[in-house]
Amino acid sequence: MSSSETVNVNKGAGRQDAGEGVRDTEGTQGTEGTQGIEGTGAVRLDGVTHRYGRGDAAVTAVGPVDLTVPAGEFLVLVGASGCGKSTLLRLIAGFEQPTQGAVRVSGAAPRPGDTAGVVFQTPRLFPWRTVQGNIDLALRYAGVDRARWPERRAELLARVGLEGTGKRRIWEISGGQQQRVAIARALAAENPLFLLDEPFAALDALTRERLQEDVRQVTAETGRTTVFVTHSADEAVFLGSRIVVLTKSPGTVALDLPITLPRGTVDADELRESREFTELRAEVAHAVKSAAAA
Ligand SMILES: Nc1ncnc2c1ncn2[C@@H]1O[C@H](COP(=O)(O)OP(=O)(O)OP(=O)(O)O)[C@@H](O)[C@H]1O
Repeated sequence: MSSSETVNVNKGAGRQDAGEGVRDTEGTQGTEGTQGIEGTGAVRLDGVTHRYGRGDAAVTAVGPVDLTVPAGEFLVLVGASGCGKSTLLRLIAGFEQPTQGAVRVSGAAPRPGDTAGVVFQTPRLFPWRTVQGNIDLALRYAGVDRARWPERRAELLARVGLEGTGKRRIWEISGGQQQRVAIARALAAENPLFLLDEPFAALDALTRERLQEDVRQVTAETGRTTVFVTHSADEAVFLGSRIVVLTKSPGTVALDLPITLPRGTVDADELRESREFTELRAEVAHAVKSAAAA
């Protein structure tokens, strides 16, 4: 079967350009009924603006942004450097409070370290601990009963393809493996939201592709709502069930695009080589460029 037969994209369905009304989410994951919009793991940003600093030194980093991410959706935020992607993610995690507007996760204000599992560009592990020691810390922080740690740890390491590495020190594993540990750690707390801020930017192309495939699979398996920040149109189209392109700083929504590429059932290489994938990637790259220049 050719890739164009297997990969059928309903291009343009549900698209929203900036300024239009409510998004038609036909064809994307987790969007049915109010459960998806208000349910556990759903994210809602109402008129969110964030400024850093005060007075003459104040910088408006992002906004105003109105965005609803239904439970189970994989949203990718793309935009030029400095447009406010990380700031939006930090607001959703509860690390920052919006200067204006409101952020809600599962219908409540996010609590830092509690509402979401977060993966950053660098793994931020404890280098003197073992792989297992880093995971155990996350399990302790998540309040998992100690008796369950061995089982849960094994499950997490298997999920990110790190079986058998538990006893190794962080400096004894590769950068890609360290980022896998960071992903496992973020999944340790069974919260319904998973936030990733350019997690693969520092990795080589091959490792990056492998980890993209793993993240795609892990999120499909766990069903967590995911918000993923990247510069890469390629990464965005491969991972997202929806892509939001931000304008240049202060970022607002320039394009809101559902991605209806098949999820879970298709071979990753076949998907990447398909005509639909290539066209969407070109479209997103063009939108990012236009939004940055506007
Ligand atoms: N702690 C801070 N204090 C002051 N200004 C900040 C702070 N963090 C970010 N900014 C500014 O806010 C704006 C948005 O930054 P942010 O890091 O959110 O953008 P980004 O899109 O994630 O950028 P990049 O893609 O380069 O990581 C930028 O102008 C940045 O300089």
